[in-house]
Amino acid sequence: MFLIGLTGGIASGKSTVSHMLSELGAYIVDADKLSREITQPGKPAWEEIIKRFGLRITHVDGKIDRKRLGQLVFADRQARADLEKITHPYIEAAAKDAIAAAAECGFAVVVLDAPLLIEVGWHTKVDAVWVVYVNEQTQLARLMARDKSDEKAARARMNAQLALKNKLKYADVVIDNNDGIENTKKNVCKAWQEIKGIF
Ligand SMILES: CC(C)(COP(=O)(O)OP(=O)(O)OC[C@H]1O[C@@H](n2cnc3c(N)ncnc32)[C@H](O)[C@@H]1OP(=O)(O)O)[C@@H](O)C(=O)NCCC(=O)NCCS
Ligand SMILES: Nc1ncnc2c1ncn2[C@@H]1O[C@H](COP(=O)(O)OP(=O)(O)O)[C@@H](O)[C@H]1O
Repeated sequence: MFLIGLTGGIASGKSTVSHMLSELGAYIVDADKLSREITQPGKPAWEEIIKRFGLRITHVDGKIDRKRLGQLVFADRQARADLEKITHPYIEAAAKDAIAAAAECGFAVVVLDAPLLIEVGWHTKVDAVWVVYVNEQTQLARLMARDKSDEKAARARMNAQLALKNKLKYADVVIDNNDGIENTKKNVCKAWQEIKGIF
């Protein structure tokens, strides 16, 4: 099994590219999705988050109000570090399980889609790092359009991550996503053909 670590900045196009890779036959392990699963009410991470942040960050049914928690942690570096300290070990364990299950199932290529792959050090545990790249202006515009957010909120999220251009030096493959979707598809197909020789 060949493990690709797919990363980039927020709204650089990771989900778009991972969807293309899924259509080509890869199995996708999505760290954002796992982060939602491990924080469901009653799970150990949920308990720890409530202990740290209080019930003010939950909805009436006990589920975490992600919008509220997001506003809090993207405005406060220490709060974000505390949240990451709680969630990352659980996300990592869940990702390991999902990768192992996909390998056992016979998938030749597994993609770990993780926005913080490099920041957390997971890039050292994959066979290849793919970075989805867009310039900063395009990233900001796509983020604001997708999340219907203003520039301040969008920049707060972008600034919570290693600048996208600084991720390029960790990349084995760079997928340029500045132009239209069809162009990105061509870039993904080209990189896919190149790794096909390996598996
Ligand atoms: C803060 C939080 C509650 C906000 O929830 P949300 O509004 O539903 O947002 P999402 O979880 O969908 O994340 C949106 C984006 O924020 C960014 N983001 C999430 N957590 C981040 C963090 N700790 N630091 C920097 N950026 C982060 C990601 O880029 C993410 O996804 P995208 O690149 O695919 O667009 C939630 O992101 C969280 O619990 N984060 C901590 C867990 C974590 O670090 N996840 C990333 C795993 S590698
Ligand atoms: N090549 C592209 N051209 C135009 N819009 C794009 C392109 N790639 C992605 N988008 C849009 O940009 C936004 C961010 O892309 P997404 O794949 O969700 O990024 P990420 O998963 O990295 O956060 C989405 O609204 C998506 O539809």
